[in-house]
Amino acid sequence: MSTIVEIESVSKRYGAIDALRNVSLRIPSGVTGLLGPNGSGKSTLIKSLLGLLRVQSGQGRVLDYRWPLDARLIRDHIGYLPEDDCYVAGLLGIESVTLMARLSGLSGREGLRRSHEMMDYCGFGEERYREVESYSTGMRQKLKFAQALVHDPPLLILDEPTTGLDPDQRLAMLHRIRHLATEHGKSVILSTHILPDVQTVCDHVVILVDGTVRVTDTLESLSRPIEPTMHLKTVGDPSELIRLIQEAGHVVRHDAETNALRFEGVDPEHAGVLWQMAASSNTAIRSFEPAVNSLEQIFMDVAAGKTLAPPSIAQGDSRADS
Ligand SMILES: Nc1ncnc2c1ncn2[C@@H]1O[C@H](COP(=O)(O)OP(=O)(O)OP(=O)(O)O)[C@@H](O)[C@H]1O
Repeated sequence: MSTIVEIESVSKRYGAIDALRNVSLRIPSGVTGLLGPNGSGKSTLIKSLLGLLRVQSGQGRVLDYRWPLDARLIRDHIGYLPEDDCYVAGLLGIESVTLMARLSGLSGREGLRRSHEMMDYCGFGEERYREVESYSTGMRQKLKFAQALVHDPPLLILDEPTTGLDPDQRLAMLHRIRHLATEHGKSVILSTHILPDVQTVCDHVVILVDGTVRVTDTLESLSRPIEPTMHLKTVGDPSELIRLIQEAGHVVRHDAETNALRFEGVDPEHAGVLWQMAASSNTAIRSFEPAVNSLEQIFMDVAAGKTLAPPSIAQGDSRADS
């Protein structure tokens, strides 16, 4: 797996505010979710990578270029979807995308062809011939996406691309992001507050807190419990089963609200012991599956300065021990 961003010791101050504090970071190819609470430095990091902000210290590489020295070349190879609206008033949708194509160096003919192609890809029909001021929030998001893609860059940096989209449009946008990564080999840095979006499309996660990188890992490895742990639901009262499990020396935690059990230190291959206990205690099992850490819990723990927590039983887990 190749590296698309590798930066070292990056600091950015706005007056007295330290927005990035000695950040060192490696981002591999694929889709990476950039997360962090408000004010944690995500936009500052993105604008710094694009060379739109001058950092006080730090160096590295973005794609195959020296950063920040080759900022202009780097920008040529990135499609950027900013968080804020980004259009020239008075232009039609198609003119707006074509303008970005021309600014990216495409010829008039090729720029127009690519613009139509990208507007088709983003689901625009005849609305492409309307003035952009008349566009809904969803159409403006799609317009920004088409503008970011028009010069066929290998790396997309998307700042809150699903904000303001209805559920159908949001799914379509996430599908496009995943499709571009898997079918067209694009890498994507997706900055968002919508954690389910990250869970849907990302391979990797970076969490910034207070200008420092607190987590950088694959989503798969973050979601995996540290110890083998199974998540179990029963039909009816599980107390007899809990007693047997505890008698056998296993740790089991019961969430009374969801009637779910967390059966620790046991992986799916050793499920036989559980089925025997369920039979002995006359308990019917509704579901039995590996527990996973929820990204939401990880995010909240990291933002609160905690070390990563053990896996939760379920959303709304009361963590009441039996
Ligand atoms: N132009 C600026 N002048 C002064 N301070 C700024 C400026 N831009 C950002 N900051 C400060 O830098 C810190 C990081 O801001 P940044 O916008 O990078 O965070 P963010 O993670 O993108 O936040 P959000 O999730 O709210 O968009 C914050 O304390 C913010 O107030």
